[in-house]
Amino acid sequence: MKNIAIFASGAGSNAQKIIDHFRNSSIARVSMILCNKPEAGVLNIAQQEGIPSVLIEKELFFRTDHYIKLLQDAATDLVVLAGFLWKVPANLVHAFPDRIINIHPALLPKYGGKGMYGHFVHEAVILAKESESGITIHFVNEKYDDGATILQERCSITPEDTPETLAAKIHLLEHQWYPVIVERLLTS
Ligand SMILES: Nc1nc2c(c(=O)[nH]1)N[C@@H](CN(C=O)c1ccc(C(=O)N[C@@H](CCC(=O)O)C(=O)O)cc1)CN2
Ligand SMILES: NCC(=O)N[C@@H]1O[C@H](COP(=O)([O-])[O-])[C@@H](O)[C@H]1O
Repeated sequence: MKNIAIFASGAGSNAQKIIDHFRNSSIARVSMILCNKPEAGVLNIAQQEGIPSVLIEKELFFRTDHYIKLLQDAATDLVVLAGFLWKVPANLVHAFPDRIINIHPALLPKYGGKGMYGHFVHEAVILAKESESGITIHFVNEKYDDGATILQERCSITPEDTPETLAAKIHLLEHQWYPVIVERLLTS
């Protein structure tokens, strides 16, 4: 049984889909949810699902190995970032080489980097009058949105689309593909 640790900062819809995907699975389980925002909806999901949750303390996260030890003590096999809004520090990246992944709500390398998260991404894509957008699932390195791409999936954009309607299209792609990629990585 493989152990998945999810890092999230928001509503947690991707976390919920991954939890659902591995429910009653013999392959893997979501063993821990770590969050940096006390009001985040993902913490309610953790409670409802009976999954241990950790509220991340900023100084410990950026200045110590505290969370590396926590993840290692929990025999974590894969770290999944799902709307996590802090940069994962180098020590954590190096402690889990090729075992930290992220989902970005655009077709990297465009619309990535500092400041490009959530609604800001969809607003920029719509403002640029792009004809398509999509998702990028990638390995995490020390920089934002710079790691090797694992999967990209695309969706069309119509002139009637708004950041909100685009976000809905993107969420559908995320919910369809992130659990599949997590399982593929844990079974390859
Ligand atoms: N080392 C890495 N850490 C993280 C990555 C990564 O690729 N490498 N991906 C991000 C997720 N992400 C895009 O996919 C992303 C999230 C947040 C930001 C950002 O600009 N954050 C703000 C802070 C926002 C807040 O605290 O509310 C900032 O850094 O000023 C950019 C990209 C997760 N971590
Ligand atoms: N750059 C990172 C970023 O923007 N991540 C995005 O945050 C959302 C989290 O939704 P969720 O909390 O409902 O899973 C997702 O759309 C994810 O792609």
